[in-house]
Amino acid sequence: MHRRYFPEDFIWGAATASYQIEGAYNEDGKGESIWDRFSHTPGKILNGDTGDVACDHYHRFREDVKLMKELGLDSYRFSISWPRVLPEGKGQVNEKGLDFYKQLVDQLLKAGIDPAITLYHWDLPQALQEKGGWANRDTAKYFVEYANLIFKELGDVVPLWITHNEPWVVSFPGHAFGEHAPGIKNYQTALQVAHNLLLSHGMAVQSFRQLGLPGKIGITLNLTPVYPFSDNEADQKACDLQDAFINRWFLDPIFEGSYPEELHQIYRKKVGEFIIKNDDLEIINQKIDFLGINYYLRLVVKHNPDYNIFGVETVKPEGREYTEMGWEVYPEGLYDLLIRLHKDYAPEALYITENGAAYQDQIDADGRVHDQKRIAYLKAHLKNAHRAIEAGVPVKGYYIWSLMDNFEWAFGYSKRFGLIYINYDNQQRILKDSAYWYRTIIAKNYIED
Ligand SMILES: OC[C@H]1NNC[C@@H](O)[C@@H]1O
Ligand SMILES: [Ca+2]
Repeated sequence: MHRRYFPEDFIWGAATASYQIEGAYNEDGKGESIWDRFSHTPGKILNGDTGDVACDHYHRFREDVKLMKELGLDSYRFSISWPRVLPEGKGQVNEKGLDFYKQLVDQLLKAGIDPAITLYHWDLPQALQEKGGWANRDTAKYFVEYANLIFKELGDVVPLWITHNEPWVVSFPGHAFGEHAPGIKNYQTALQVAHNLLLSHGMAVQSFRQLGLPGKIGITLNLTPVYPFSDNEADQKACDLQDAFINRWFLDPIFEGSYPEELHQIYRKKVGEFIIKNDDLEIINQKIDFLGINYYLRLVVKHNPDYNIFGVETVKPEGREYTEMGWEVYPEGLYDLLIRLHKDYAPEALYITENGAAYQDQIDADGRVHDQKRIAYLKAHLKNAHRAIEAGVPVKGYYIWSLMDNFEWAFGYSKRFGLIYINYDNQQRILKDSAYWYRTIIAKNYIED
């Protein structure tokens, strides 16, 4: 067996997000979020599930930190619920909400676990949505005020900061396809949202620098390598367009200060303009300390003129494995993605801020969850991350999605991604076999393939 040792200081982590695990959706002064509103709207979420209780992490966080310590995590990535600390999105601070996060960070530090904070993981205060939400440029300003509040409270003890989680998902499923909160179906709005999210990212990084904080700051993007169905010209072109749609539309402004021109032209023709002001792109093009990557799957595409505004159809290759999300298991895609990012954008550092899989988990007669498929998935992706590190890509850490089963957005609780199984009837936590496997990987700092 070949041992792949990771760098001595490699960070082994796990990730969650506020709306997906906290519950206590209206407790201790927390304001409503757009996901509270969306999940309370009939027909939006599978089985009518909501995040009202979720994993009850708001009350059980001490127990959960103990489990993180049992796994030996170096770091824990979580998000802050903006409306829990600023119920109206701006102005009056909810001290009890702020207190929850201060206690959580304190428990983590006591357990020797580095907090990694995502400032925005989709739960916008509903009060701001009433004023247009991310389609309103003012929300960028309110985001920086919110970020500054958190920077001032926790900036001296938290080493890793992520402004946004997956702005592509916030923009398109949220504002073009209507599948995510706030459930808007308007492509032009989605483009304005994407721009304002990027603008708020740049403004928050500038503010972080001005505060002179000791930590590192970056952004997390869902990045999906795209492959052509055939090597004919039309399919290759479709591939380039899909790559621009998902990946470059965010990577280019952040790293190069410009939008992909060809796609911008298509949008101008087929969708309409969105407002970019004078030095917006300069603000967005702030130097960041690392790029966060959420990797799950690859896409295979072919040209189909009447499929969508790009004429790009995604196809599902035969004979491949798929997770419960219908996502192709393609570990080599992580290697290809890391090599491409290093070549095309050369981020100073990269963290895999999410990687994981949903499978049909159940508790066996022995009271355990034998999630062998998840172990195989994680091991294959770690192997490919290691291949990229050997090729010189500065990958500094790996966060599994997710620490625990949780509210999987429009799929509710039907999709389980956790290392820890949650019994939603009694909130019992059960370490899956993958949790025990991960604990040994962290302890040994190598995988064997
Ligand atoms: O779909 C799995 C995960 N993907 N990235 C964002 C997270 O909130 C999701 O649960
Ligand atoms: Ca270590």
